[in-house]
Amino acid sequence: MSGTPGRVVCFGEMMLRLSAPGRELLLQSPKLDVVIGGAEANVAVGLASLGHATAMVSRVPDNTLGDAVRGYLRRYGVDASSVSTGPGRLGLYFLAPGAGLRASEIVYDRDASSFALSTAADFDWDALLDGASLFHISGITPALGPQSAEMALAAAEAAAERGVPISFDGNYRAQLWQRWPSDPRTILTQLVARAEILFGNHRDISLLLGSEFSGDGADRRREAAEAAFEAFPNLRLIASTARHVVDADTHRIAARIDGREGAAQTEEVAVSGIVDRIGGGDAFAAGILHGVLTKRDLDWTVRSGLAVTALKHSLPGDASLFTTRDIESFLAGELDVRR
Ligand SMILES: O=C(O)C(=O)C[C@H](O)[C@H](O)COP(=O)(O)O
Repeated sequence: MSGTPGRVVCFGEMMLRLSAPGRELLLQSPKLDVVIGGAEANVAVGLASLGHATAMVSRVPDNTLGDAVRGYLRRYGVDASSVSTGPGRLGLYFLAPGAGLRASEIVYDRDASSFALSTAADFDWDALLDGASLFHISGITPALGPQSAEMALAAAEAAAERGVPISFDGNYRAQLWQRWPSDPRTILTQLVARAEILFGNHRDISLLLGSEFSGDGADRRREAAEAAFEAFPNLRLIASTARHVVDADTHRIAARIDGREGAAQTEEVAVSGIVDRIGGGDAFAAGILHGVLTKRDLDWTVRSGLAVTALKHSLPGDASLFTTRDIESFLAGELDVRR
């Protein structure tokens, strides 16, 4: 990491997740379970649980819902003092969790949220990025609309100008990009160009570069990573998972990280009895960033990413709450009662 050790600053929208209870479809019965979520906040909570100083930068309405979001961050050890308030509402997303061979369904209801209505000028980047060791953003913010795309670019520019390394999670959300006459490739390319760490697989890289990668499995990922390293000179690390969905309760997941000088790949693990799959990607990012921030090698780092994402699938809610002890016991293969 080129920056000085300090806090990780995450920037993005926070929302309420409203889920159908159990394995029901949305509104099959007139009940919804509520948790607080948002991709970048999930990374902040995941990293705070792993002992890192983290701060969230966002905007919420000045009402009870906004207060609840800030309270949630504080409860899990994330500095919420840079979650400001502004006009608009809190975004929502509805989830019908998958079951058996039925996929999960997500419906967004986040137009005109306080975050989507904000611009880069609403944030004091000098103060927010002061002492930051890493700035984490994702492809969700630019997908919200042209104003948010501009804000994401300005935020990345602000970090780059101040020498704060950027971690970028592609988080491609087709539903969001399709809502406006967007050009995801041009926008995402500009963001990735400023990043040191990219969370994305060969499909994300194909979208960025407009080229297909023909190989299979690990070969295809290495080929894609090499193409990305060539196209984006600032990139230092690319991490991704390969997920084989057996059914809603069982996924097989392997993790990979590519550096400029080497790569590390895990075996596939069977993640069965899945309790909540949402936030698995953000948990992976937290596990990888934990390895990066503690200066571990690629092999340890990729296993940390796999451990945190695998464990997240056992936990209800958007964010990983696991500690370094949990990573260690997962990696030691301790699956039975810890006494
Ligand atoms: O889609 C969005 O805009 C959200 O932020 C909702 C979720 O919190 C994250 O998407 C979780 O993402 P995964 O870790 O990939 O499961």
